[in-house]
Amino acid sequence: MTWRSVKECRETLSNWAVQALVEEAELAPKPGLVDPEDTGSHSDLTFDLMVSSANSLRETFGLITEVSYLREPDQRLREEIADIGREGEKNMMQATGGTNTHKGAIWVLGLLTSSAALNKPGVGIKGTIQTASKIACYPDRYAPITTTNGSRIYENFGVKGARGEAESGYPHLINIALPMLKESRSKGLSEPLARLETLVSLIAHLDDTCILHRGGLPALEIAKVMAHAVLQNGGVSTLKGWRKLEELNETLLERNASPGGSADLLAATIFLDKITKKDYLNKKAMSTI
Ligand SMILES: CC(C)(COP(=O)(O)OP(=O)(O)OC[C@H]1O[C@@H](n2cnc3c(N)ncnc32)[C@H](O[C@H]2O[C@H](COP(=O)(O)OP(=O)(O)OP(=O)(O)O)[C@@H](O)[C@H]2O)[C@@H]1O)[C@@H](O)C(=O)NCCC(=O)NCCS
Ligand SMILES: Nc1ncnc2[nH]cnc12
Repeated sequence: MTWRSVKECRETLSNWAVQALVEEAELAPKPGLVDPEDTGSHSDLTFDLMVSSANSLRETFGLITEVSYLREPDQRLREEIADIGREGEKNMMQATGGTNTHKGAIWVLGLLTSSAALNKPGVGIKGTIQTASKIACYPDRYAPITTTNGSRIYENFGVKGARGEAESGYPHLINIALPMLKESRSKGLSEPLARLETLVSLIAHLDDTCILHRGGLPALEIAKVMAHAVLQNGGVSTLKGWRKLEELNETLLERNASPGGSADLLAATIFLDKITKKDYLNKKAMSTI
């Protein structure tokens, strides 16, 4: 199977990337994060701003898809998408009036849309992740030398965050989020509950530099312990698990901490789920070769 045209590939993948971000924002109640019910630990964000930010990135994902279309992953491609990604960060900042909503999401979904465009449809989730990781491993030779929240965290705690996650092959997507989404669905959870359980399992395991940057090591440790408690008490579909989820939310709010990296990986999970749906693989717009 292949795409009928670069236009079809671009429109399909960029729509799914934006949709994944909107669906992540829509999911409620997310602990510490922005959703339609509240703004979590963020005083400078709203749900509408998250949606505007997501929509401002359609062009970024579209351009990444276009330059990646049926190419090989190599150093030149890495540099081309880095340029587009940085431009995307500027567009996002313009759309939000200067608040960082989706930097981590641009990174992960940029790599995944690039990978999905250079592979043929049907390569599957693992193949898509492997290529995304391969692209991330090429050096970003023209990156401006600046201090970021991530670089400070690396200096202080040795935690590699979003970059490390990509370079090591997205272990939290492969080993935590995707299996949890599958398991929760097979237990009969509704789609929103299955996604919420997936988010909680990410918070329980990920070294989220957004939490670290805002609340330090104690916040990261307590967030992980409390997210584990949600799962150990039956998960979000049980009364006891739900109570633990509320406690996790209260603790994150008290510490002004936000699991933004986990939210980005949830959006990546939703995107990967879309690219393996049967209706996409069998879509009549796709020609079989
Ligand atoms: C390689 C880059 C990711 C840049 O790396 P760097 O280390 O400089 O990263 P950060 O600036 O810290 O941003 C990384 C964002 O990734 C999310 N994240 C955190 N932990 C993880 C994790 N373990 N795994 C995966 N993803 C993770 C997180 O994003 C979310 O939180 C953001 C808000 O957080 P923060 O910036 O800390 O801001 P605030 O809390 O609001 O604090 P203040 O700044 O206001 O004080 C939000 O954006 C969420 O998305 C991290 O923030 C990569 O970005 C890069 O190199 N880009 C260049 C272009 C490129 O190469 N592109 C190629 C593909 S497009
Ligand atoms: N829903 C959300 N709230 C706050 N930060 C985020 N980063 C990515 N998604 C987010």
